Amino acid sequence: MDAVIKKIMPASAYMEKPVTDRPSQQEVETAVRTLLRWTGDNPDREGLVDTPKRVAKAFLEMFNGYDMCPAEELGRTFEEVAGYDDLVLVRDIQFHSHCEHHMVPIIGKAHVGYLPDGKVVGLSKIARVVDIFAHRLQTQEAMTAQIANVIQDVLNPRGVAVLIEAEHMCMAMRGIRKQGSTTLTSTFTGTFSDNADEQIRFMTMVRGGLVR
Ligand SMILES: Nc1nc2c(ncn2[C@@H]2O[C@H](COP(=O)(O)OP(=O)(O)OP(=O)(O)O)[C@@H](O)[C@H]2O)c(=O)[nH]1
Ligand SMILES: [Zn+2]
Repeated sequence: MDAVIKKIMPASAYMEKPVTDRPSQQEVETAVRTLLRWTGDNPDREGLVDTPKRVAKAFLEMFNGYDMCPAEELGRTFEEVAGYDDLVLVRDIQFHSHCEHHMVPIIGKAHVGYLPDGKVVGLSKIARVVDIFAHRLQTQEAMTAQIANVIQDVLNPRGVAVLIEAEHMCMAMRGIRKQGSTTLTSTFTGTFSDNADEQIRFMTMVRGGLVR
């Protein structure tokens, strides 16, 4: 599958599965133990002795986006959709990510729309792509652009629109300590970037609609 994907698509950093250089289990547990000491607590007390192991395991789950290839998720498409070529919008895709500056959570929702050009992709694959990028260290801007660009490059639709709204715990729990503020980012490609009416329609459908 990897070989097929590489052949049909231009190689670019956001589409490939990254090459990882993970430390050994022993190294990561030692590092977590050091962080525990940095909190001021005692890593040898009963409640904390297994914490380095738990944190190592939790990190593998929360950052499993480095082990997956978003382009591969979009590889299977369908053409039998009775000529449907209007907007497909998957909205309110909840995600958890981590900011690359402080490694604390970013919690939010992604809304992803595209205008098909002959083929569509399974709806769950859109949410999978969101999760893959979310499960890497991120900025909200980069994540928004990565989701839009990989869908545009792999599916080759007439256009892609991505809107992300998220709360950054690094702004809520520390530093400026502004709880409840959300950041909105958007990326438009193809018809969406050329046509303001299509952007408005996307935004209206994200905000309105029947299933609220
Ligand atoms: N543009 C952008 N900034 C982010 C994101 N996540 C966190 N940040 C910001 O990254 C910046 C890092 O700023 P620095 O001055 O290097 O770090 P800092 O001293 O911890 O900053 P403060 O949060 O202001 O205390 C902060 O302003 C964060 O709010 C993101 O997804 N996008
Ligand atoms: Zn941060």
